[in-house]
Amino acid sequence: MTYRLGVIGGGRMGSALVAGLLAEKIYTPAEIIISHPRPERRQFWADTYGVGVSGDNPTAAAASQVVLVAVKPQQFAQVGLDLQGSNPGAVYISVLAGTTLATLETAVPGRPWVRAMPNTPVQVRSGMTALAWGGQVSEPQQQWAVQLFKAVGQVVCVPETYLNGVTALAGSGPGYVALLVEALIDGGVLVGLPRALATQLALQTILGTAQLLQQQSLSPAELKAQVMSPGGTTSAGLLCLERQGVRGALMQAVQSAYQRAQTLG
Ligand SMILES: NC(=O)C1=CN([C@@H]2O[C@H](COP(=O)(O)OP(=O)(O)OC[C@H]3O[C@@H](n4cnc5c(N)ncnc54)[C@H](OP(=O)(O)O)[C@@H]3O)[C@@H](O)[C@H]2O)C=CC1
Ligand SMILES: O=C(O)[C@@H]1CCC=N1
Repeated sequence: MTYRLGVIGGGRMGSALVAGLLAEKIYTPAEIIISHPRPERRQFWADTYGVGVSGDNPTAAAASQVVLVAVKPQQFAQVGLDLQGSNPGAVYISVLAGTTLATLETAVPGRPWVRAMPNTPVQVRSGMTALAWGGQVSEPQQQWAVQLFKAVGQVVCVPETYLNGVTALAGSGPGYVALLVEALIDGGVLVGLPRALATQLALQTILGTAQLLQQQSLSPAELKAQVMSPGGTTSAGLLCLERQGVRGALMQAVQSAYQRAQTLG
């Protein structure tokens, strides 16, 4: 059987993408094969998504038109060896943080490599993915890759030099936002709200604010000014955030993540 999509490494990012692509019916379970070294993880994939599974990377790659590599950067040396000589007709997509196209093309030469940086909201089709092209990727393959990731969120095509910055902001971003949500919920509980109510308020406030900024093309400064009544509650809260250095902390978080991505490469 020929599988259309082969996923090498069925961890968190591999799961998020497969879940999103299945939900959007881009693939059926029968058109996907996941390669994973651990039998219990293969069983999870078969039970949860009904996809094909393999414990052998070359077998999965040989059966696929698209090979999506979703192992950790530190695990790629072995996977690169596994993929050498496999399926020259396939398109290869890496989601590895930091790992450059030059590294990918050296490890598995003569293949069209796409370097992608998605984030986990692809699972609910609200992802943000940036794509950069290796030297052997044709124009139709580029268009196809854009369509694939567009099915699970927004897509931008960028020069490869931007990808570590994209990783630091959007790839890691769900982690930062989750921390903000958690802190807002705890703040609500601190002032006496039930946790379930605080959770609903925090989530919808973050979602609604992002939608407002996006749909009305407001700058963050404009939105902030609209919320800040003179002598009111928002200015009191914002003064606290500025005194605690939250703005600088977030900027440094992106910078630290960027520097880490550089070292992974
Ligand atoms: N998580 C995220 O939000 C994002 C992650 N990424 C990138 O995606 C990649 C995967 O990250 P993530 O899913 O979080 O990590 P995970 O550790 O959850 O997933 C990697 C998976 O690959 C498996 N694996 C290890 N060695 C091999 C091998 N030789 N062959 C096949 N599979 C193997 C691991 O198995 P085992 O569990 O046994 O180690 C694990 O299940 C990384 O390169 C990361 O930079 C990119 C964007 C966002
Ligand atoms: O933390 C990481 O390294 C990966 C890359 C982006 C999000 N998770």
